[in-house]
Amino acid sequence: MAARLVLSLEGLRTFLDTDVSRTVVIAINLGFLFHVTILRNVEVENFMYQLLEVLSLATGGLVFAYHIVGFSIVGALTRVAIIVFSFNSGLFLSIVIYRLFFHRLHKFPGPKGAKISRFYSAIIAAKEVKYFKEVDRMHEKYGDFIRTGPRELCIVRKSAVPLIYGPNSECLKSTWYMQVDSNYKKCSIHMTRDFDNHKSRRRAWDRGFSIRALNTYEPRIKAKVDQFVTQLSKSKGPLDGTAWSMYLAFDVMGEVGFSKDFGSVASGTEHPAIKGVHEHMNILGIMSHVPWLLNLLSCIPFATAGYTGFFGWCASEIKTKQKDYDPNQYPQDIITWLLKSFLEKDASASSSAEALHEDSRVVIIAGSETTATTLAAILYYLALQPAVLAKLQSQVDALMPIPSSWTYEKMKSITYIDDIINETLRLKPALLTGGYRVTPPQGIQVDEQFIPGDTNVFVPVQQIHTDKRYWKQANEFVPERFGERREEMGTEGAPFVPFSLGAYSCPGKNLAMISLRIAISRLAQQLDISFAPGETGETFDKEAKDTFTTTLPPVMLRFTQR
Ligand code: HEM
Repeated sequence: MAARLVLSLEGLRTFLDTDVSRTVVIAINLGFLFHVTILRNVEVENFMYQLLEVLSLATGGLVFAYHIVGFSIVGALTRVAIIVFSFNSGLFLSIVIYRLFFHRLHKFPGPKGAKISRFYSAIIAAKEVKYFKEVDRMHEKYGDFIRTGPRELCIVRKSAVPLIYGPNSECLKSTWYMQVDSNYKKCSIHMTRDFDNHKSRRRAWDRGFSIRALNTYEPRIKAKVDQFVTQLSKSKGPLDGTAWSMYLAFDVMGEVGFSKDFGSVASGTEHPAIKGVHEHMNILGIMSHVPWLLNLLSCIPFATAGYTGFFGWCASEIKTKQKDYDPNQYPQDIITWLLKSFLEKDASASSSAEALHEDSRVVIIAGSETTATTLAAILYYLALQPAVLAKLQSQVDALMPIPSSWTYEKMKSITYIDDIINETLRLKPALLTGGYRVTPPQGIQVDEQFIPGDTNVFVPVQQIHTDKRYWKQANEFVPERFGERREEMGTEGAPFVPFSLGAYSCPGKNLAMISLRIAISRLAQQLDISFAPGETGETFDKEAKDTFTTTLPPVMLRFTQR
């Protein structure tokens, strides 16, 4: 009856030309209904663009309908604005009531704002871009199970680590990974949420990090490190350890990832393509808390202008590599391994050309930022604790008394090098909070606490690495806890996940370890490292930013020839 009435112009006029207060009540109820029946039951990230299209069409349609039944344009716009406002008020009210009182996580403690909206995390992350510190504060106030988002829990328990990240975990990647594209066929390996797609693509990556492949990278890394050490030893004054670690890590990834020389170490400057990416790390650190919004923003051309240079560089490199690809030659870099799968249409190939391009960017970003911050932190600790540097130097000297006696095999037998790397990764992990997962439908049991299914969960890496319940002298730099003092300090059972675990763990771990081992052994062999006059290291220690991968402030160091 109502439909027939609406279908005639007269009927439409009667339907629309009702009293404003009645229209408001109907719109509020529709908002409620929309949330309860549709929005509450779907992952909005999957339908965002369709939802926006429907809402824009409905709004435009309403303006048109009001106009044809006799409202002026201004009158129609005003009426529709009232309807949109009322609809959204109903919608938001329903969301707030549901999330606070009826949601499956409503009993978990946490800030009220976080229970209502993901924008809360973005706002507190924006304060200083130190979300990991905010998590610290929440942990102190609310305990080990904190509701950090409407459907997100932060869990500061050692027993949660294998359950969420372990090889047998049933947890998958959460909605956090939908910030680039909801279609997994267009995503990088890092952002794909499809378990099977991820599993098959990982094979192509793992081939690029096989022992044989790593052996082809090692001499090129050594050559880059030697250039790095020469540059540091030639410097007349203090150098910024953070910037120089970045130059080395980028050059190494250029070489190993693309067989390209970025020339950062030679010039002592950042490659222009990567500069834009660095300038936008803070925005990423904040906006990644609202993945659907980041996804939307990435569609606005000027919003991604900072990345244009970097995207362009990767795209042109892929094009060149594709042209020069020789199926009979053993691949010399990671991109050629990925390209090989792609061109040979192997099951492990990136799912589309877009995905291949995304993967090429991941090589640089995931491979260099992380290694660079770890190397910078190692330099900081060696300057801060001269006894550690002296011990390292004496072990290196005993085995390789002159620089030309250095070999990777000999160096590898100095386990103290790995102890230093591990202890640095414990205190200053390259990912401070990250690793967002979603629980399986049946939920998981973490100690006394049941975590319902379809809950986004994470264990904050920095917190769990410095938790006094699991680590002795938790905040002190003691590399020996990974070596001769392992038993005494209880390292074996303590949660240590700098490279994550299981299916989604870091495929580049061995490459990173090789680069770091070569860098610190060659540095220790040839140079002394100390803080520059006036540098205490305090800013470096306290002002790290949580931009998914860590962003470290400068640390001024003096490198002198031994
Ligand atoms: C010290 C150095 C490094 C650290 C601490 C590190 C740490 C991590 C962590 C914690 C993850 C998991 C991220 C998540 O759960 O979202 C990850 C993933 C990843 N890392 Fe690394 N990484 C390092 C170096 C490298 C290098 C050298 C590469 C080489 C390209 C690399 C490539 C990747 C890729 C491709 C992923 C995504 C893996 C997947 O989703 O299957 N990383 N890394």
